[in-house]
Amino acid sequence: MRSTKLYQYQLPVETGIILRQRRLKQREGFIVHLLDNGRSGWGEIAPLPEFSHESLADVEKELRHWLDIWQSGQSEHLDQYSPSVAFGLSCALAEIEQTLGEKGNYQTAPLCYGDPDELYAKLNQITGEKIAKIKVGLYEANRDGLIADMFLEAIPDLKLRLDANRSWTLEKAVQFASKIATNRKHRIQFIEEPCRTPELSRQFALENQLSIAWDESVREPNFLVKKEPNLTAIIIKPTLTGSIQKCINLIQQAHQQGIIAVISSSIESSLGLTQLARFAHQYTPNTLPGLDTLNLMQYQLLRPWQGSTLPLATLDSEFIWDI
Ligand SMILES: O=C(O)CCC(=O)C1=CC=C[C@@H](O)[C@@H]1C(=O)O
Ligand SMILES: [Mg+2]
Repeated sequence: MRSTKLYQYQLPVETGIILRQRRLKQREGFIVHLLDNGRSGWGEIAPLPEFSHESLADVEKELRHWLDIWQSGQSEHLDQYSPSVAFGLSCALAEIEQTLGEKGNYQTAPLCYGDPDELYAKLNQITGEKIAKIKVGLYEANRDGLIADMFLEAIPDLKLRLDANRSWTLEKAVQFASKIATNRKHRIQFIEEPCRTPELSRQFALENQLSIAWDESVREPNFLVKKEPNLTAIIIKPTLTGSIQKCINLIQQAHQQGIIAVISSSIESSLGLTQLARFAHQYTPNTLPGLDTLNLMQYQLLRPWQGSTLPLATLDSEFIWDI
């Protein structure tokens, strides 16, 4: 016997500089609960405005369609659906099938907003590899370079991930690079999409001996994971990519070529984020995931993130209702 429940949620969020164009005030999405012969699975489906192509209305339609089919005992290939739908449903199914391990990787690369003291405090809580992520490309490229180099100089075992979201011209990117001491460049694990086009990013990386990672590129049609000089990682945001299986394929293609795969947040609630931490633990066990986004919210949803003190909103809270 199969049964399903569909909920909608809305949580206050302060996305700050994480989303460049739009400061989201509310994070909205759906929660599905699947029951199959006493086994239960939950999934979060939350398209990210400005990043996802599907709207909440599209998602609701797709979900209702899939839930009907599943309840009648049939199944359909998930990647025919929008990425957020495919990811959330595949999580719920993986919980039912018990293929998503319980253990999660809750040590994630802390996001730094430019305040060194805050980063020092966060890094002090880390026991393993010290890796932090800084957004760049929002202010002067020179300033970004000085700040990154200052962190690297001050914390000798620190590695940095930087994210420019394709915002630099080649000239700006070179200005940034000129501020990084040559003997510290290798401690920049990667810069995500430094320049306006992948072609310029490649040229920049090569000419300035810096490593890069693809993030936006991974979600472009016809993207292929391919080893190239100076490319150290691909960033996988499952809510923007698709089913767990689709993400596993990308991870395997990356690992086969010696490329790091970083599982990263699309600002899901703690429900989706804890599933991402479990997914990361299982499939990218040697890599710190990019999941430091829970604190953009004032509440957790249904499931607690290990170590978080944020209050937990449950099914009877004002933030979640059934539809
Ligand atoms: O990757 C991480 O460490 C955290 C997530 C993160 O940085 C992002 C999440 C969602 C939207 C983005 O602007 C941003 C990114 O560009 O990677
Ligand atoms: Mg990015």
